[in-house]
Amino acid sequence: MVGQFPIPVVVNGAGGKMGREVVKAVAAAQDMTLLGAIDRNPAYLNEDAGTLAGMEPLEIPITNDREGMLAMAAQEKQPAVMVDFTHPESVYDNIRAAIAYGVRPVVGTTGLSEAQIQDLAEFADKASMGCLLIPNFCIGIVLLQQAAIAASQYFDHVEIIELHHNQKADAPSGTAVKTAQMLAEFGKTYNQSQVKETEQLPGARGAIADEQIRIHSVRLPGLIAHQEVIFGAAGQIYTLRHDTTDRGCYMPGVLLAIRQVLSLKSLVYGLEKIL
Ligand SMILES: NC(=O)C1=CN([C@@H]2O[C@H](COP(=O)(O)OP(=O)(O)OC[C@H]3O[C@@H](n4cnc5c(N)ncnc54)[C@H](OP(=O)(O)O)[C@@H]3O)[C@@H](O)[C@H]2O)C=CC1
Ligand SMILES: O=C(O)C1=N[C@H](C(=O)O)C[C@H](O)C1
Repeated sequence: MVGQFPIPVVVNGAGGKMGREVVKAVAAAQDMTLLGAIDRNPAYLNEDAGTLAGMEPLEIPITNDREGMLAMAAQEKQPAVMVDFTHPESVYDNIRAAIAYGVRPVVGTTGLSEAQIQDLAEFADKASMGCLLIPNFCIGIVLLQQAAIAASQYFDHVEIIELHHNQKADAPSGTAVKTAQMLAEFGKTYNQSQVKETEQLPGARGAIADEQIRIHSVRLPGLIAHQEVIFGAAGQIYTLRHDTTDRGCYMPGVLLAIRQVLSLKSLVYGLEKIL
């Protein structure tokens, strides 16, 4: 706990799949207090955030008034945090609004472009405010990425397959994009073409991310979130795979980020940077 007061937390997207998990996790954390819950979906307006999350009522009605909620959070004695699990189309505005009110953003929403991330980094810098962008809060993904970086020293060919539920708005996943960026950081160009390839169906070979790394996105009901990084070399295949079986796996990372963002003065991108 910072000082004697719990950290005030606002959850944006509180009615969604991730938002409900965050409501439960924050309500159970000794060093945090759930200050408010925002969601734009009219089905959740004025619903109690606790009841919606499957717990006892918390007397926190869901509002769609982001500005009003941020203004209230800005009045708290302790610096407040806004956790955002909303939508790729709205997350950029949400982050700018939170920073403008002095509320620290902890962002799980994916789909921000590189230009948007750069712009947000400059905005956070000017305000000397911490802001955490975490495409994946799960420790297993950090371990997979570390193993992939180790393997990349020895393999010159790699492709990524990410598989998600079919309610997901963005493709490729933020996790796959970040994984490709991490593999590209060492300046190596992968996947030198062996033959002249033709796509008989456009998109058959996937999307090309940093340093020619291909990402393939699968969307099916029944999936939650899964990722494979497949390395190939003469006579061998090395496959790394991570499977999410319950969204609760993200919560230790979310709570850690809420605590860490208070001591930051700039934007940080990736869970691995705060572990
Ligand atoms: N970083 C990580 O570890 C993880 C990240 N994610 C990401 O988090 C995001 C949310 O995922 P998920 O919970 O599955 O999505 P859901 O669609 O289940 O929930 C999102 C909720 O936010 C609401 N919403 C959308 N836009 C706004 C807005 N501008 N203001 C307030 N509320 C809004 C939605 O309303 P409506 O229904 O009307 O759209 C919905 O109720 C996605 O980008 C996903 O990729 C998901 C899992 C883990
Ligand atoms: O939409 C999801 O579900 C997920 N989104 C994040 C992403 O785009 O990487 C994290 C995780 O894969 C679940």
